[in-house]
Amino acid sequence: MPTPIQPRSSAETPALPPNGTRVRARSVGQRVRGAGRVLDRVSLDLAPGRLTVIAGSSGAGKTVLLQTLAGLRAPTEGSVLHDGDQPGSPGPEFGFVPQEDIIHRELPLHRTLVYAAKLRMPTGTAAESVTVRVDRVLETLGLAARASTPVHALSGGERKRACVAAELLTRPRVLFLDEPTSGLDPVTGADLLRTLGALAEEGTTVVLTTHTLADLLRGDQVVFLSPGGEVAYSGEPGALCGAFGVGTVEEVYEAVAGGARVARALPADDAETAAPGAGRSGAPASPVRPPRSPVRPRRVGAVRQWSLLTRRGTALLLRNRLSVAVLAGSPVLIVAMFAVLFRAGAFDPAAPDPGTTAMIMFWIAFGAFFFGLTYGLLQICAELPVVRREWLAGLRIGPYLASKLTTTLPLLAVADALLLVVLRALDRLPAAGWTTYGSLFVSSVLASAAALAMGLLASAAVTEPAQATLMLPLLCFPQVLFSGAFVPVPRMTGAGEAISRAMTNRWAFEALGGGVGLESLWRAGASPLGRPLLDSYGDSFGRPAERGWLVLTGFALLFLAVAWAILVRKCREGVARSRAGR
Ligand SMILES: Nc1ncnc2c1ncn2[C@@H]1O[C@H](COP(=O)(O)OP(=O)(O)OP(=O)(O)O)[C@@H](O)[C@H]1O
Repeated sequence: MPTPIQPRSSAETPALPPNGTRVRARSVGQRVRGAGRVLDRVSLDLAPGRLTVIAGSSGAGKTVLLQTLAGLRAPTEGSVLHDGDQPGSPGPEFGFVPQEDIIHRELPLHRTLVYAAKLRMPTGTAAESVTVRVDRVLETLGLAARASTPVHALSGGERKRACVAAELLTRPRVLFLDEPTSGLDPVTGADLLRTLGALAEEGTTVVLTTHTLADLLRGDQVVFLSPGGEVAYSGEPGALCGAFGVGTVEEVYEAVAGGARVARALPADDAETAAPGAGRSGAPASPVRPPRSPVRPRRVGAVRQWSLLTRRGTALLLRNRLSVAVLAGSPVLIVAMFAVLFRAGAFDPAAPDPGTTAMIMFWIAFGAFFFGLTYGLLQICAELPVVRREWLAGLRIGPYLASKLTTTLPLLAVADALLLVVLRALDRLPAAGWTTYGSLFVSSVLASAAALAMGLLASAAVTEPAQATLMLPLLCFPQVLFSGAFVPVPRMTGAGEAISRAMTNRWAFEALGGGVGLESLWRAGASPLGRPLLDSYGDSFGRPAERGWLVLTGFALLFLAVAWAILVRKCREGVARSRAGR
């Protein structure tokens, strides 16, 4: 027999809420493509200083309602107002905790929140104030003792509270949370609800969705949705069971599933009378509408965002042992394979081995490509929920993508340089001057940069890391087949030649071969194989390396531009698109 849970006593509810945002929904309908009508004539008042719990069976529309109330989805019918206005772009006064984690897992909690605070708090906030704010928020959420613990080592409940902490850094006036207690044990869940209740008591408007029965009775107001997205009940938690004439919350779910409704519709045109504090739970109206600051705090500028993100990206990368192992291990492995595969002295003009020289150039190009692609592929998809949330808080996608380049490209350059130096030391590359090696280095780095940009684009396009991993062979195969190394470009079919133009590896291979002087080595060298190879490869290596550099730079910029467009679209999904009512 389920134990009836005691509702939060009304004595715990503050009489006059000070600062929260007043949220008002009137006759809200919501249609979702593929699901039809999800919300039906929802009218609600969410008053400052109150904790509202949205419940209902699975698929009833709780998340859609939360997003609609938050202003992240425009209603297809009716209206949602925040303090009497249409919800604008979410600023520091707005907090939203989705079901996914919205903070990185690698760094210690305190450091993670310091980066989050620096990205969200207004420009000019002193470092000391940031630390004080983070300390205070950790204290509020009972996480002070876990400040130096890496986020991945926190328990599920602590991590959920850490996500709430990130939202509290800017002292939001309204906080929306999607199933914050899911997966938490009853005690941890109750703790979190108590913390959120305390936040509400300080004046914040707090709204959450839940599947946890006990949560329903721990708020100030319960909104119970029917399976069709109507409000089946909206009012005081203590009156919930009585209103349906049942003894337990479980029975309320059964009654609602059976069609019971006890909601009283709010009038659609009561803008002045119903909104301020006149929630279903009978809280007194706030006599003074909380003032809205006419001057919005200045958001963090693009350059500072880029610099912060670069620092955070580097710290995250260095903390991830697997990434560091792959970063350091790949060049070593590739050099070892070169040393085993190719004999020394292939570039010796007195006795060159033309076929091997072409293959060495190809595998350098492919190595640079592979480093770049693999580093890029997992960069974005693994942190998309964090990016989306930070975008809502003011993050710009341009600086974000630029930070990916500045975090990763120097490492790729070091890997490329090491590859060239070691191959030269092992006599797999010719004894040439700085100009030749400068050219080889630039070609390798640009090949890595273009591949990195391609990896970032693929990472932005997929929805999860597993898909990104599947993309790897798809992206690599054509780069090998159409590079012009195994089937020289003049020997390709027309279609093959056209495809090869879209392969960054072709241009890197040609720039490397041109830079190292393959054509003259084959023409003047003492190998009878040189001439036939020249006939096969045509003028592949006859053009200046700079031409290949330009093409590679163009590809890198193109891939970044497409990645930017995809990311902006993904971030706007559910915001701009639904605001336009499409
Ligand atoms: N992007 C979407 N595309 C298609 N259908 C959607 C989308 N978002 C929501 N829906 C549909 O809208 C309905 C309500 O979804 P919502 O996530 O709000 O339910 P919920 O009450 O939060 O469910 P749960 O408790 O299981 O999380 C469901 O039928 C869902 O399949």
